[in-house]
Amino acid sequence: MPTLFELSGLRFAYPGQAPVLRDASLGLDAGERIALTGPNGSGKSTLLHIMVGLLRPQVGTVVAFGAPRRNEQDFHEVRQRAGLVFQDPDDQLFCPTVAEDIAFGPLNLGKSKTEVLEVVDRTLDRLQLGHLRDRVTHKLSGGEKRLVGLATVLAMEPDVLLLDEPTNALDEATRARLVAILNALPQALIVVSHDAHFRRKVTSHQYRIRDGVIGALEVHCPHAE
Ligand SMILES: Nc1ncnc2c1ncn2[C@@H]1O[C@H](COP(=O)(O)OP(=O)(O)OP(=O)(O)O)[C@@H](O)[C@H]1O
Repeated sequence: MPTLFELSGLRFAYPGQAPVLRDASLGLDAGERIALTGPNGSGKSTLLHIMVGLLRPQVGTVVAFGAPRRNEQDFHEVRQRAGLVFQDPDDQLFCPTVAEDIAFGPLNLGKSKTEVLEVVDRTLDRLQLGHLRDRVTHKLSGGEKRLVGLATVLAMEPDVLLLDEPTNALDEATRARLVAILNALPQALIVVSHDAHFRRKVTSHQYRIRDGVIGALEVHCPHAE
């Protein structure tokens, strides 16, 4: 099974601060679905940002899709194949309407206008969001924005999905819908989530970051964190 990501010995500190990641390693194989949890501020979002090159580790290596990734050009390619759904949807959505936000990525990939319109409608249908198509993005509710954020990433048809707290602001029914949507997708994924129930529903391996190091999460009971 090909390895999609191999993160080895990552050390990362924000300027003037103690390291968030000290010696973090994690692998993701094709088709694999893994969850990452850990205390607030333990570096989960930081790790996802390093994977797509929004942050660079001071020590350690990121190998993605078979090649070491170091500079902006390397990560530009990674971002076309690994889609990050941000923890805060306002970091993801910047166009006037939902349809334009979803169209932005595929247009950037060079697809024709006709192809893009098809992708927009197909993606909205898949997420049962057709009713939001022409809505003004910044006026959506928190939960609606989160699903539209996922739609903008799915429209790029990435090989890997990186989801940062995807259940935040979702009601119970929408969370269940998200579980069904994710379980019907073919992509490998890494989900950062504090929601143990959700993690169990959508992933098969669970890891935890603590003190800058990633280890297997031992789940002793259904409500274990
Ligand atoms: N741009 C930044 N500059 C300085 N410090 C930052 C920056 N971004 C994050 N941090 C700090 O780095 C630490 C790790 O943040 P990160 O967002 O990766 O944690 P997290 O595990 O995702 O947390 P949460 O569970 O609360 O979402 C935190 O202490 C945070 O305050």
